[in-house]
Amino acid sequence: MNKSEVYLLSGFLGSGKTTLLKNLLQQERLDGRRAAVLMNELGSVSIDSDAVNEDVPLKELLDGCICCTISDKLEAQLQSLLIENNPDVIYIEATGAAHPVEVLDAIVSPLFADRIDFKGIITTVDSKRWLERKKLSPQIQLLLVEQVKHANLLLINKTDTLNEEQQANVSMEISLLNPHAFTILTSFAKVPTNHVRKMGYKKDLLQHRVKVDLQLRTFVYHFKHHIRQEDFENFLREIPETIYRIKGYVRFSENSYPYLFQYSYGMPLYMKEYMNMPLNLVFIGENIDWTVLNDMLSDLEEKQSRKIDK
Ligand SMILES: Nc1nc2c(ncn2[C@@H]2O[C@H](COP(=O)(O)OP(=O)(O)OP(=O)(O)O)[C@@H](O)[C@H]2O)c(=O)[nH]1
Repeated sequence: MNKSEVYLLSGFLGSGKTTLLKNLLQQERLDGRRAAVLMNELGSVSIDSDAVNEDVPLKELLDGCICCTISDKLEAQLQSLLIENNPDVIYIEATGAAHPVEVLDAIVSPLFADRIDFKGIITTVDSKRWLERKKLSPQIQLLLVEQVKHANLLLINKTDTLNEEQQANVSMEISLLNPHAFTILTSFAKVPTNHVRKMGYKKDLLQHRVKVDLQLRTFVYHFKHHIRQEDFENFLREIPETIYRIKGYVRFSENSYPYLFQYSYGMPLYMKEYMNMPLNLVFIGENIDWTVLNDMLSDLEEKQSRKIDK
């Protein structure tokens, strides 16, 4: 089965996420790709779902934010979209109130990590609101900045509401906050899909299939063997601080069943599982050379298999 590309649409309330979604769905249709949508709205009544044509599979998560209250439901919805529809691409529209790291955390589940290809975060910014952001509460201002900082592709939207000088100012401020993302000035979130599919990966990196990046990314490691718990704990001591989350299943040589492993901002947690699970470990981090991490983990496996061979 093919992997489904997954894109997360982030951005503050009213910044143009649904407008972007409509544009992307239209282009996917023209390109003959099967798209599906997962929408998260804070209210208990769906408002934006009318934006999605009836033939596009749609799952909705109402009455809560993906990042805090309903992440388990998101996992279930995403899994059923993958199983029932096997789409080429899934667009997830998060509520404007969501923090990107928390949403990412809810999206990449070790249970189906090998079925999805998480391409990145597209953040829409309401350019007029950005210029007037000092009027907003400090928490909202911080959220706007976080949404910009963690984006892989940035759309500075609603440029039709600004003059040229204002557009240049927003563009400069945003590029300074996140110099690594592709930044595009848009009106009504019109963006060509080739920009979206590239998703800020530098061309040469893409060619070498190396996931080295200066931005927030996910990485999945699949264990073929069990490893020693002590080696794994040493590995955790060596990893960079910019790995914010790790979760997944790992099997230690000392036990016959796997552990569910959770790691959040430096704190590890192990929970015994009484059945076989896919030994996928999902990482979320920033400024990480994923090839180095990959080598560190395969070294743990090799070290253990050499011991067994002796
Ligand atoms: N003038 C102008 N209006 C826009 C632009 N993009 C979107 N809008 C309008 O802004 C409003 C909000 O756009 P949406 O796409 O619904 O924004 P959203 O981020 O999905 O909003 P929430 O779902 O509330 O978070 C709609 O009335 C859009 O038609 C733009 O570039 N210029």
